[in-house]
Amino acid sequence: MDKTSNIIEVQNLSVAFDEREVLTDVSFTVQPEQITVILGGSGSGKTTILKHLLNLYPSPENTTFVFNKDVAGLSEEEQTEFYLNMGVFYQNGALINSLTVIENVALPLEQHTTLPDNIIRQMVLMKLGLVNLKEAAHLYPAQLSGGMLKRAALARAIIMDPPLLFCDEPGAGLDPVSLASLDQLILDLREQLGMTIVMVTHEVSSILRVADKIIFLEKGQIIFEGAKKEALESDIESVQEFFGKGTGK
Ligand SMILES: Nc1ncnc2c1ncn2[C@@H]1O[C@H](COP(=O)(O)OP(=O)(O)OP(=O)(O)O)[C@@H](O)[C@H]1O
Repeated sequence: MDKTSNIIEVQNLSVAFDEREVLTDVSFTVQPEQITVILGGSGSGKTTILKHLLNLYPSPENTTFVFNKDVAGLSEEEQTEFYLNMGVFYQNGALINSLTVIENVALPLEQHTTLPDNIIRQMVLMKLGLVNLKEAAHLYPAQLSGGMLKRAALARAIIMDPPLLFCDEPGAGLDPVSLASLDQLILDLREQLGMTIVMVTHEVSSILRVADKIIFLEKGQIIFEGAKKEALESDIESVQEFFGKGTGK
């Protein structure tokens, strides 16, 4: 596929910590408006990849391209723009406990824009509407259920309308019903806002519901990259084993 049509392109990324290689020759692409799931066992390198994509770890030149730009060569100005174009939805939500939901979700707008308070309020209420959380706008994080906390964190991650959203174990700790409704919400966001989503998750049921594309890591190497359907039909043993558990095979 033409490079310009990829939102993310990683080319031969190898990473070592203290001379121990944790990623070996990793290459993959992420296409616009697709939900790409990165999966693999504990320690396989998923978080390390995410951190390189977020430019939190330095990538070697010509290995990590996001929005067609080499993240290794971003100027300070480009770096600011880079972060404004992406949302990150972390596993634990990381809301500030002393602020209400509406105040938490408003934070990025207050920090990065000069919009007046009443406009910020309207924008926040709109996003809370999208994640079905309007009724909880004035509650504090401690007053929310696990599923509500996730939805509030998701609203905050998308408040700036980023074209690219990273989700790191979004469903961790949720019961199956809340997990299914979070997945539906992620699918709705992609549909309504045209977002490109990269998700790290272990939840087979989630992957089956949301993934367009799957990247399967084992010991720092990609052993499978392809559409969900191809993953389900794969003859690679680890891939079969992973999906066998979740699909009752
Ligand atoms: N900052 C670091 N310094 C040294 N080693 C690290 C660092 N970050 C990760 N590692 C090592 O790199 C390997 C990959 O870790 P990583 O966190 O990317 O795995 P993961 O697939 O996200 O695992 P999990 O599912 O358990 O979160 C592990 O062996 C880990 O110990």
